[in-house]
Amino acid sequence: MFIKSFKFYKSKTTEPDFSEVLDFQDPNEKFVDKKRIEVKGNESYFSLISPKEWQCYEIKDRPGLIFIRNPFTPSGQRFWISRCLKDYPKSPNVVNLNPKQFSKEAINDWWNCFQTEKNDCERKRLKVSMRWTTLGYHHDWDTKVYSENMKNKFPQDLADLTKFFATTLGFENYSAEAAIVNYYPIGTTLAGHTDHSEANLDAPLFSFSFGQKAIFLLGGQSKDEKPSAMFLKSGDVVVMSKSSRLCYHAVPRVMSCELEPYNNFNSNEPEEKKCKIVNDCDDENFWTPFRHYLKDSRININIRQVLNKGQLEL
Ligand SMILES: O=C(O)CCC(=O)C(=O)O
Ligand SMILES: [Fe+2]
Repeated sequence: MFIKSFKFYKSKTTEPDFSEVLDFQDPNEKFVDKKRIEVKGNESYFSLISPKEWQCYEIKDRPGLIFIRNPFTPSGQRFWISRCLKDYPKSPNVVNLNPKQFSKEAINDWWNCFQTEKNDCERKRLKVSMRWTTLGYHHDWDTKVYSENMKNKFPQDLADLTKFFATTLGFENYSAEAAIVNYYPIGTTLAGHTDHSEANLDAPLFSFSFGQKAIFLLGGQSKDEKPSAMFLKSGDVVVMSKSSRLCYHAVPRVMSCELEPYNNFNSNEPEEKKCKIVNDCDDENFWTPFRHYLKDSRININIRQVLNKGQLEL
């Protein structure tokens, strides 16, 4: 059932029927519950709107899956997008680019190489070849085992952002220790899988999406179950907690989205919500290369806690 849905939404020969895809821009009450979240404290966090204004949903029959409809400010989105493209793919973080096919410079600082490349064909190759960067404990795609020998410092800003979501949603003692930043040019997919390599399988998994939209499938703990399909748009946050933590999921389709909040910059955004670093992202000269990249691409940051409470290393 999972594979059947995956193929249905992936189809390139005929445009699939999207009528069963949940759209949280216009949530259907038959399938979606509006979740009231208890806001802990009055605080907001840089790059986000106040948690009091978050639109938070649960899906009927999918316990533990929490969906927050874009809680980022437009310049907040710009900030995280620029981190994912310009900074996170830098060495010592690990990227998928193969040393037999790409220079050391590209592997160490992909964005800089992509931006300075003069040859259009090579630029295009650099753009579409970048598929993932890993942060913190590096995901080993072959063995699926994390180790202390394959680990770098997790970016503090991203750890703090994730901790803010965790605390606000009532997940205490959360610690972001591993992340995969996925880059999806339109036309690419991510096959059905579960994320079970972490020593800690109780801590929720956090997912932040930016750029063009995706169809995300969330199934059960076996591939026999028919998955729910939903659109993930720029800024949307998905939390896979409790019984959805180990469920099959996939991205069968990335497609153009009518919403591009990171480009529709609102200069009336209250100054107090910004910090200096986010303000820099408002500069159109700074933003233009990111705007170009995102025209036909999606980015997803997928964050995990690896260690159990009190565990200091693997
Ligand atoms: O791109 C997404 O929304 C999901 C990514 C994912 O499942 C993963 O990185 O494990
Ligand atoms: Fe996953």
